[in-house]
Amino acid sequence: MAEKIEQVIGVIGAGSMGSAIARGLVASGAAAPERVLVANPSAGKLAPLAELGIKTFTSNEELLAQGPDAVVLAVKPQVLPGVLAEHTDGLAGRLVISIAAGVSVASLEASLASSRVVRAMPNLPVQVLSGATAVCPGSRATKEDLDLSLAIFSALGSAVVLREDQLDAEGAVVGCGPAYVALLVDDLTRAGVEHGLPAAACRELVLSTMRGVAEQLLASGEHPRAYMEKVTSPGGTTAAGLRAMESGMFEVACAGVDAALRRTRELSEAAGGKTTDD
Ligand SMILES: NC(=O)C1=CN([C@@H]2O[C@H](COP(=O)(O)OP(=O)(O)OC[C@H]3O[C@@H](n4cnc5c(N)ncnc54)[C@H](OP(=O)(O)O)[C@@H]3O)[C@@H](O)[C@H]2O)C=CC1
Ligand SMILES: O=C(O)[C@@H]1CCC=N1
Repeated sequence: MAEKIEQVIGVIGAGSMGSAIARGLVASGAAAPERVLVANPSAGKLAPLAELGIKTFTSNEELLAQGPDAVVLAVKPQVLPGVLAEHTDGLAGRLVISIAAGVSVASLEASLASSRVVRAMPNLPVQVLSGATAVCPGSRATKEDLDLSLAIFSALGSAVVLREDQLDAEGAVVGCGPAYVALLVDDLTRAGVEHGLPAAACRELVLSTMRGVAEQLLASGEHPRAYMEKVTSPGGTTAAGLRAMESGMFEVACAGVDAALRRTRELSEAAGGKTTDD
């Protein structure tokens, strides 16, 4: 059972992540729907949230006028500087949780001199309460701010505290991770189809396999290599499959994460470029 959150949580931006966070907070039972406020310029994205009892606004000012205790900024990094500049006063005195890729605590704190900042990097499965989030408190954040941030993201899956210099890498692995995993699902399915399996059935079985592996590894804490050994009979089929796959897999994973990290740094520069060292 998720820890009960009594504070009022505002979410600015009702795209993939803002909607997922708002839905997840309500679905987990952590927050009563009337304590979750969401603002987005286009009303179409708000209607399904309003149906859940969440309070919705097409103007950020109106949301901020409700006096939320914490505000999650869930807009694109390219849009964020404009939102910070426009709502510096409305965000003053509040806990501001930014999930924008690559936007540093220093940059957020420089724009929001009177807010307490926490930076977080979640992933999309927060919507189904199986998300994974790293949080990092800013220099003005209190213990209560970190506790509230952890309560929010723990209600939505796993949440850990990381140092800020680890957050971009966590984003490149975990924030982007659902897309990498979906790619693997699709590639394995296509490989099955090449050998005559029906696509829909193959995809369902691949997905079920992934869920099963994740559940077993999470429950046991076992190292993935030890788990692999249990599947691999000496001289059997898995050994042959792994031998063919393994040579390229780590290089592909590193290339993907490196590219995501390079792009994170580009977005960081475009959003003001301040790092913790500036
Ligand atoms: N997608 C993901 O898996 C992850 C994303 N992130 C981060 O989350 C943030 C949001 O990403 P994502 O949800 O994918 O993006 P989306 O484009 O799906 O959502 C952004 C939302 O912000 C709204 N918006 C635009 N301008 C404003 C404004 N001035 N005020 C309020 N809302 C506004 C958009 O509205 P409209 O389209 O109606 O104009 C849109 O609904 C990004 O910073 C990203 O780096 C972090 C981890 C994972
Ligand atoms: O693609 C992006 O930029 C965002 C950040 C992490 C996942 N999605």
